[in-house]
Amino acid sequence: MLFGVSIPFLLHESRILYHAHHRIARLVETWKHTPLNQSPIQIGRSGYTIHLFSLDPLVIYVEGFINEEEAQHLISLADDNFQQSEIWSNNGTVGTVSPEIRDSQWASPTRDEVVRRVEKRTVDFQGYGRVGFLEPLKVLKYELGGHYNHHYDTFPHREARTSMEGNRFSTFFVYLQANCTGGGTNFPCFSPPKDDRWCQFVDCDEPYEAGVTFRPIPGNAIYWQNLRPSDRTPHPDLLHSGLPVTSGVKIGLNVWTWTPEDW
Ligand SMILES: O=C(O)CCC(=O)C(=O)O
Ligand SMILES: [Fe+2]
Repeated sequence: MLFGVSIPFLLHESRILYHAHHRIARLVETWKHTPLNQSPIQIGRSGYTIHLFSLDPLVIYVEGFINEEEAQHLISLADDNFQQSEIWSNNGTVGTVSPEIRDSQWASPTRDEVVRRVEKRTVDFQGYGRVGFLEPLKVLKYELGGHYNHHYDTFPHREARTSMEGNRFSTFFVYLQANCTGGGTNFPCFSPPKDDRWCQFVDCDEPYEAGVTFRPIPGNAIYWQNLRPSDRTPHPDLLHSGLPVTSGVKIGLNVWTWTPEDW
């Protein structure tokens, strides 16, 4: 049933991205030259715990990836700057998106000490310098009814290779605040985990056909590797959505790591 709604949007988004690739390529050029280590950073102890969810695709659940103080700080940096989330429009501009597809607000926080500490943590998590560059962090806010329909975080493989020379290699989706009901992150292609201990992080009451929905738990993160190591194409099972918030507010953080140029 989920596929019935997700596939048309997926195709729609791919077409939008296809037409806008020159614009994206220009933006990517600016991110590539943003140094990740401008000055020594005091690395706070994050004390996170990892739980391997799946090997293929690689999905790791990270408990306590961001502490409460960091989460509040990121929210306060974003607070005055939230604007309607956008996607790339047909004519190559960054445009507003139909609220049927995506209804959320976002902001890129200023790169202060805390932001750079979080950036560094995401880079270290993935094997120190093995990453290309990070897209500017995005704080994402959903209010009542807010959602983001099923999509992939990656750009179509051909465009990523030819005009952008890279792609969104991996995603960290971090929950910063979840004073809400609803708002889980759903992966319709995943099989529910067999061990009941996962029920603290995923919604075990969900019907089997719905795949897996991670509950929004502040401080915790889902990490996934978008590209298959075998052929570097987007992994088809990584379709996902931000489910509607049925009350309250959910705030998350996206950290997208791009492929190294020689990958
Ligand atoms: O809100 C969520 O749970 C997921 C958000 C997401 O997938 C995105 O921003 O790309
Ligand atoms: Fe996403």
